[in-house]
Amino acid sequence: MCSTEVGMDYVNIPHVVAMVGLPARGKTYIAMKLARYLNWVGLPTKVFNVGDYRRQAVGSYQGHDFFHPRNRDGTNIRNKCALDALQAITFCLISQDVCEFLQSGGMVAVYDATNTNEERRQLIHHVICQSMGYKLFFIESICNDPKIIETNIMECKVTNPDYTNMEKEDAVKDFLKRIEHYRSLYEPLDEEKENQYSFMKIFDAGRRVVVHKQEGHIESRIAYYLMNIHITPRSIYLTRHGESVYNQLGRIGGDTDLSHRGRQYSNALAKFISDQSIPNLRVWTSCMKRTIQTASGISAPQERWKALNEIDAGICEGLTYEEIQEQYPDEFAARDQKKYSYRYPRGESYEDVLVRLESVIMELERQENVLVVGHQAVLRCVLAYFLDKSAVELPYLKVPLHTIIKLTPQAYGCKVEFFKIPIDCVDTHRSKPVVSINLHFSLLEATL
Ligand SMILES: O=P(O)(O)OC[C@H]1O[C@@](CO)(OP(=O)(O)O)[C@@H](O)[C@@H]1O
Repeated sequence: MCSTEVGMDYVNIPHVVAMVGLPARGKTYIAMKLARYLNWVGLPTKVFNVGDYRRQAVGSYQGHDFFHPRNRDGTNIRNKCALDALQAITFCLISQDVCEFLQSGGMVAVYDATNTNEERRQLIHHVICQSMGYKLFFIESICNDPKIIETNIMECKVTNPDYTNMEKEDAVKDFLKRIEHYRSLYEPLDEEKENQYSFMKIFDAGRRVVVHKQEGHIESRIAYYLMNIHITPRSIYLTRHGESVYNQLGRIGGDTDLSHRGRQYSNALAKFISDQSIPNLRVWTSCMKRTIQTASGISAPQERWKALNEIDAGICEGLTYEEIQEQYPDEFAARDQKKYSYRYPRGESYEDVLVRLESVIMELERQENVLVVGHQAVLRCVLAYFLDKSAVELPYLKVPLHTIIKLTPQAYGCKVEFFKIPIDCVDTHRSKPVVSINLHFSLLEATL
C-alpha cells in the first residue's frame, strides 16, 4: 500500500510521475528531459508514452484506427464508447509495463499522457498508490503562450506517426482540432479538490512554478531540476584544455602547463570562439593550470569551477598507464573491469566525478551560451548527460584534444557538432580492453 506517513524514508519507493496538460504543452519534452537527468544521476527512469501504447491498443482493438484523424468524432456515440474502451486498454497496457519496470529495478516511471480530468487522475492514484504501492507525483504543464504552442506543434507534432502521409498544413489543422477536443474536457489540477496529491505545475515553460505537497528526495530532485530548465535557444561548447606537458609524456592527472602545441591550440580556440560571435558567452574552466591557460585568450567573462577539475587518480597521479599496470596490476585490472564505479585508492571514480558535476549541470541548464574548458573524464560525464549515454558507455566516450564539441538542444535531444582544430596533439584515449572476449574464445576452444 502507498504510505504517506510523515518522516518516512521515501528513498527506496519507486515513483510514477504522471504528466498532465493539453496536447502541445511540452509534456513529452519535460518527460524525456527529466528521464535523461534522472538516469544520469543513477535513478533508472523510463518514459511510457500514451501515443505509442494507443497505437498498440488500436492494433489489438478490432484492428480499427479510432484515433486516426478521419475517425475522431466526439459527437458519435459509437465512436465515443470505442474511444473509452481504447483508453482503458491503453491504460491497462501502460500500467502492466510500468509495474514490470518498477519491479525489475526501475525507480521512476514517467506516464506521458494528457490525464486532463479529475476522474482520470483519481483512477491513476488508485491504481498506482493503492493497488501497486508506489508513490505518485503529477507534473502539469500549463502553457498559454501561442508562440510556444505553435513551435511545439511544428517541431514535434506534425512529424508524429498519426500524421504519416498527411500534408503538414492539414496535420497542423487536425492537431489544433485535437487540442480543442481535449480543452473541452480539461480540468487543471485543483489545489483545493485534489489537495491530497503531490504535484507541480509549470506555467509557460517555467515562467512560474507551483509545487504542492512534494515529499522525499526523488520528488524534491525532480522539482528542483524542473525549476532550473528553460527553452531559450542556445549552444553549449565543450573543449578539453590544449595538450599539456603530462599529456605529451603519457602521464595522467597532475597540474602541468600546456605544451607548445597546447599553447597554439589556446590561440586557435580564442580565434574560433571570436569568429563565432556568440552572444553573451560565458567561459567556465576548472581550477587547473592547463584549462585556465587554454581559455586565457578568450574575451568573455570567465569562472573557475573546482567541480570541473579532472578525476583524482589518487596513488596513480602522475603515472603512465604502463607504470600503473606494472606497479598496481590489480588496480589496473579492476579499473578495466568496471571503469565507471572503480575508485582509485585515495582518489575518485567516474561515479564520484558525476556527483560533484551535478551542480555544474544544474547551472548549465540555467545559463544560455557557455563554453566549458575541461578535462577528459569530466567532459565524458557532461557529454553523457546531454547525449543520454549509459554508465557503461560513459567512461569510453571520445573527447579528443584540440577539438570543440558544440551541443545545441533540440526538440527531444541535442544536435552535436565536432570541430577539429588542425594542431597536432597526442591521443589520450584508451579503448575498452577486449580481454574478456579473448578469454571467452580461448575457453570455448578449450571446451571444443
Ligand atoms: O579515465 P581515463 O580514460 O583514464 O581518462 C582520464 C585521464 O585523462 C587525462 C589525460 O590522460 O585527462 P586530461 O589530460 O584531460 O586532464 C588524465 O589526467 C585523466 O586521468
